[in-house]
Amino acid sequence: MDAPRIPSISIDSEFEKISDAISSLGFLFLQSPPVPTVQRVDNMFEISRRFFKEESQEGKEKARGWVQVRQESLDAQGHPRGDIKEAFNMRPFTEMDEAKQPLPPTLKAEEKAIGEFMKSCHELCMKILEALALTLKLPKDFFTSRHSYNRPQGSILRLLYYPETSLRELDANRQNEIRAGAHSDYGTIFLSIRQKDVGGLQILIPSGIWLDAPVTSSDTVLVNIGDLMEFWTGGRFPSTIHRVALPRTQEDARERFSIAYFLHPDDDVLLERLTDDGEDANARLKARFGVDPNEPLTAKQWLEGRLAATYAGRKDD
Ligand SMILES: O=C(O)CCC(=O)C(=O)O
Ligand SMILES: [Fe+2]
Repeated sequence: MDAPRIPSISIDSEFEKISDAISSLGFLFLQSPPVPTVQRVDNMFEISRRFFKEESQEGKEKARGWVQVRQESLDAQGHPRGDIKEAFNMRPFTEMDEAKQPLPPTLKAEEKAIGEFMKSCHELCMKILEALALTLKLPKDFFTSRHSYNRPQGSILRLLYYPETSLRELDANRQNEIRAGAHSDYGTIFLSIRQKDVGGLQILIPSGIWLDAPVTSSDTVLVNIGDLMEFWTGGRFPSTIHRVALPRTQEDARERFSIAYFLHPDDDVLLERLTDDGEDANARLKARFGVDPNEPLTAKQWLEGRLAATYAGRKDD
């Protein structure tokens, strides 16, 4: 049997098609979305490259939001030495595109462009959420009205950089190393913007196989359901485990950049179950996430619980 493929669809498709596509593997390629524009994406990659390659060590260290190589372990049990990646996390900016956190000089110089980019990622997420709400027979604005850009909430724009890796050096230690360990994302949905032809992202499909998720066109955005959405919808929209594998070819051993937008609801949104699939579904959600769906829980409490679990495995050496 052929391995399944990640569905690829236009944002202008009927809402059921978008929901069906995203329900099948929890991942979906959106073809040429109107925002963020290709020009904005290219510019954001250039800004990211400048930060990771040209920012001084002091600038990085002083900035809140920088994650250094091996500092984070997305799969602390499987890969206790930590992920071979650098990252920079930014909270949503103001409506006027001003950062709410101190930025290192290379990013400060591009504050407006970054703010505009972040807003356009948020806008794209809103279009997807409208389709998901209609599928659940909820008002079209059910999710969008609970995901403001400028109220307290936990969304993050994350720049990611995976340094070039020597295949030979890694061969000796392959079992223990990973670029980003296996995990699912915590929030509502997650946009992953990656450069064409630099592989590595893989998703775990139900048969237990790791499926490659290559970007074959520079104007597609990968959309992924997060754990919070799975919990909120009683599994109707499932989150999926994924990782960034070690390079297997000389081509993939090159340095790799990606940009992620993790969308979270407003902090005070109550995650009341939107579907009623009975006690079996509750037991499954409780086993998977360690949270009782019958207890009231806000989006902020959910995020704090998930972060505590990840950073328990964090390396600080
Ligand atoms: O770099 C990527 O393509 C994915 C990164 C990722 O899954 C994450 O940071 O949660
Ligand atoms: Fe992820």
